[in-house]
Amino acid sequence: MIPPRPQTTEGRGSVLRFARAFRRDLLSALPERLYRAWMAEFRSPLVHSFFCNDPALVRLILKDRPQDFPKSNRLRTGLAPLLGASVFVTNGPEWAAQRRIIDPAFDGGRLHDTLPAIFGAADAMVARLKPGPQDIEPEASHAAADVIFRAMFSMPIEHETAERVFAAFRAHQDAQPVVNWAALLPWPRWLPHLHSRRTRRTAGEIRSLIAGLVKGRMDAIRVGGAPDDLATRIMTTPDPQTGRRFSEAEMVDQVAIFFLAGHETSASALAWALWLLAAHPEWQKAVAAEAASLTPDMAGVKALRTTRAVFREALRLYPPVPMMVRQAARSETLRGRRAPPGAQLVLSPWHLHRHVRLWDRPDEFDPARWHRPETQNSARDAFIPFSAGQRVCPGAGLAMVEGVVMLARIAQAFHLRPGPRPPTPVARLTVRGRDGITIHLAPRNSPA
Ligand code: HEM
Repeated sequence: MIPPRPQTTEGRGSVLRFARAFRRDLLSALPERLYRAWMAEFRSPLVHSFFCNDPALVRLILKDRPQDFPKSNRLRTGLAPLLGASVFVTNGPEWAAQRRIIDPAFDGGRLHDTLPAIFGAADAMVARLKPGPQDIEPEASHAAADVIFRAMFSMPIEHETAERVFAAFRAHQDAQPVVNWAALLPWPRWLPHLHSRRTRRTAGEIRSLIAGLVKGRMDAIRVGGAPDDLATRIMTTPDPQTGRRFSEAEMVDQVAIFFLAGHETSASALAWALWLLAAHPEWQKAVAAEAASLTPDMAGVKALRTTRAVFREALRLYPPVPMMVRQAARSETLRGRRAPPGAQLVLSPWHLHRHVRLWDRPDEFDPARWHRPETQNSARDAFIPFSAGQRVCPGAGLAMVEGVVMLARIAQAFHLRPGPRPPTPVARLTVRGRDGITIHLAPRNSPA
């Protein structure tokens, strides 16, 4: 069974038709040829962009010369009401200083400190899940937000403040269709500058709730009673070059992006991975069997080889962040074509991960590929669910552990069956099911 992918067209069509389709859904609007092209140029009066699938181009932009391909200021302006000057939108020395403070908190060596948060949230999700058919996306979102609150502020999602922040984020996403990938590409150019009053209000609510959390934590740090979690680590770490720490206001920007980047993405990955398990009973059985021996420590998580391969395969087929955009700071020659300063360079995990010249049977769900030596080249050249290079996702390690533990715990507790119709992937803020992602749950200790 081939997991669902969007219907695309080969035709060129009119610019207007493309623009309309693009605003509806990016994945189906883009032409089929992007799954086999190394590069594609799109030109209109509004946008000049290059789709970069050639691994050499991806390497150039993300790893070799990232300073020449910054994020655009338009992105920063578009996300400013919610994210201020967070690490997600800044560039250059401002960005580098932020990462020098943030990265140590997420260091591999500190990952085991977040295990209680991850296991706690996984067990809470299993306890919350009800048997029967359901859209699993809201549950996955709830669980991912729970992980972030526990890891950042040592509080479960049931805590009153956490619940309020989570509810405010949901309201913001309803009010802010602008925060989707289609709008972050400059199409049309003016769109991200238009913030509705509702968008500004919901963003303001989130930020004032976060400001309360940050202030409370700052006070606790001052009197020496703060728990050792991500918030405390980030707030007490000085920039090793300048000795500067984040101010309370700067910390609000960072916490906002951790919640947004950390919960939307993990929720998308978990929901698709659960659907894939539901649709592939043989893999589900293997994951459930492996889960029986899971111990709540790093060695236990590392031992789940099959579950990790399943989660990786889900990230390959349904990368939560389908596309990333950079801007040429100066004139560049890309595969022999001139890209003027300001050209938009699109790096698409979605297309790279399903590229017919880079993967064997790219549309098939085959977790076993991750244990075959011939996958090594594809994995190195064409697997970037967390991006790559200096701007690689700082939460990648945490997200991998979270995905594996959640899958294991859920597959151990429930039999999963797919809903009546396969979900249709669409690019919202992350890759979601157009009408949700329906699966059927039955407790394993009773007949399925
Ligand atoms: C499956 C889960 C996740 C996926 C697929 C994912 C993916 C990504 C990707 C592709 C980027 C690069 C975006 C770009 O350059 O335009 C990114 C950046 C980022 N992610 Fe994640 N992420 C995940 C989970 C997390 C978590 C759990 C956190 C934090 C707790 C997090 C925090 C961030 C931050 C702060 C950035 C901005 C980094 C920078 O620009 O320097 N992410 N993520």
